[in-house]
Amino acid sequence: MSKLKIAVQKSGRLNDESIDLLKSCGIHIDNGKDQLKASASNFPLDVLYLRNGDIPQYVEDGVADIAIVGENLLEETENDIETVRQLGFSKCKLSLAVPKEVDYPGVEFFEGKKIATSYPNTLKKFLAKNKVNADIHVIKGSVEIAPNIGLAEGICDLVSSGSTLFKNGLKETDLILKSQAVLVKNKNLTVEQEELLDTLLFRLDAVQKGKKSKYALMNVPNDKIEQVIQLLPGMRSPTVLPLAEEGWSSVHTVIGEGEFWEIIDQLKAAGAEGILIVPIEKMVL
Ligand SMILES: Nc1ncnc2c1ncn2[C@@H]1O[C@H](COP(=O)(O)OP(=O)(O)OP(=O)(O)O)[C@@H](O)[C@H]1O
Ligand SMILES: O=P(O)(O)OC[C@H]1O[C@H](OP(=O)(O)OP(=O)(O)O)[C@H](O)[C@@H]1O
Ligand SMILES: [Mg+2]
Repeated sequence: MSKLKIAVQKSGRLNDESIDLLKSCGIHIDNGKDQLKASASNFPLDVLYLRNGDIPQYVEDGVADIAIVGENLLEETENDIETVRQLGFSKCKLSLAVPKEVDYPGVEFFEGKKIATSYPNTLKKFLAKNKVNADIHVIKGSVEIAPNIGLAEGICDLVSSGSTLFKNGLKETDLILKSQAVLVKNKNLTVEQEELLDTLLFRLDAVQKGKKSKYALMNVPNDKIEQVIQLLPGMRSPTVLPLAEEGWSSVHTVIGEGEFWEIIDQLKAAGAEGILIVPIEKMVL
């Protein structure tokens, strides 16, 4: 029988959420800590735990069929693989930064200067596009320390909260790219593997849609139901159920995560009470 092999980061930023995502798709993985390969017990899927930086090449070579990596890594390695879904976690930016006391004139600041980074290829492309010649110094980690120890005048590294920059007395100057975790695939999957991937994507989409929506319930006097329904977006039309108390109904609907805050005041003004907003685990339209 055909199987899919998925590569996920062995340990690090992407590991937990990658495994959680598979679990939320109903896939049970025996996640023994020292195992580098595990099989799902209820889906034809093998999980390979690998170093993040090695994953794109493994997918191109077909050692893994699919994988979860950051977009930033794909831009860096330029492997010939295909992105199938953005996954919405591990959001970060790849940015240039300089010591905070520098009076920064623009990217031309870096002309003839030294920049420390773990992303030389992406940086090289960015500098070429901006017609800046700089000396790229590759270091594997703790990049933000470079200006403080006299290794470089600036850095190019990932930023999310900005706290690493702040702690090292640096300020962000130029955004090179935005990144999030993505699901990628080898370009030559068999028909059977494509079918397995479709099954996985169907589950993934249900989980993702569920995350973007909330289930809303509220009590409404019967004579206000029409007014409340007008305010509610819904998958089709809201469900209205009688309450035990005469003259009242319970109105149920699905709303977008952000939409709720926009209509809450209007719902209350229209007569809705006891409003509950609950998470949706999966959603199939
Ligand atoms: N501060 C951050 N905030 C959000 N996402 C991040 C952050 N740092 C890294 N990432 C994302 O997580 C990915 C993995 O980063 P991590 O530092 O865990 O591994 P690594 O050092 O690149 O790889 P290895 O597995 O070889 O140790 C990055 O490629 C990026 O997409
Ligand atoms: O803006 P922040 O929220 O501070 O995050 C940015 C930091 O996170 C990453 O490092 P990580 O913690 O993954 O360490 P690493 O160098 O060991 O990969 C990145 O390389 C930055 O140093
Ligand atoms: Mg890191």
